[in-house]
Amino acid sequence: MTDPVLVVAGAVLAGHRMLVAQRDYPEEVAGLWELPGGKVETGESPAEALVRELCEELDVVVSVGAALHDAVRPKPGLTLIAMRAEIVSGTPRALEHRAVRWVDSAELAALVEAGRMVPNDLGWAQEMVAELRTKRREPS
Ligand SMILES: Nc1nc2c([nH]c(=O)n2[C@H]2C[C@H](O)[C@@H](COP(=O)(O)OP(=O)(O)OP(=O)(O)O)O2)c(=O)[nH]1
Repeated sequence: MTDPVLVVAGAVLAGHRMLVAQRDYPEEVAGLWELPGGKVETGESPAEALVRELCEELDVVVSVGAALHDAVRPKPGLTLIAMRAEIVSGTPRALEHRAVRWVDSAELAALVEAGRMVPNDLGWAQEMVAELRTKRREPS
């Protein structure tokens, strides 16, 4: 039996916007948008893995905050979690993705509506649409 895989994705936040990244592979999700991240390696905490992955994928250093509400289990042996994060240094660039972009609540909702988010991330996207909408109303 193969070992269970844990993937951690980052809800990278700046003010009332969140970063989304456009997958380049595999074919069934290429062109769709996700929360950047990757597999937690042996001996790493999810937060440590997220810091490493976002450095490798986006060339940024992040601080990691609270997890989003739901874990996603697309198939036996694969669990996806997402954690909020903020950039401490660097400007995100797409080193392993096709593109990256910042979205506010309306833009994220539009990606969901158009079927342009990866299916596994739909719950997180809904949670973040609501959260970004709240932030929009806060004074910056
Ligand atoms: N990073 C990331 N992976 C996701 C998301 N949603 C989702 O279903 N996945 C899946 C796709 C993959 O099966 C797995 C993680 O793939 P990955 O390609 O990002 O991870 P990685 O960099 O560690 O792995 P690798 O491709 O270098 O082997 O989780 C998401 O929002 N972010």
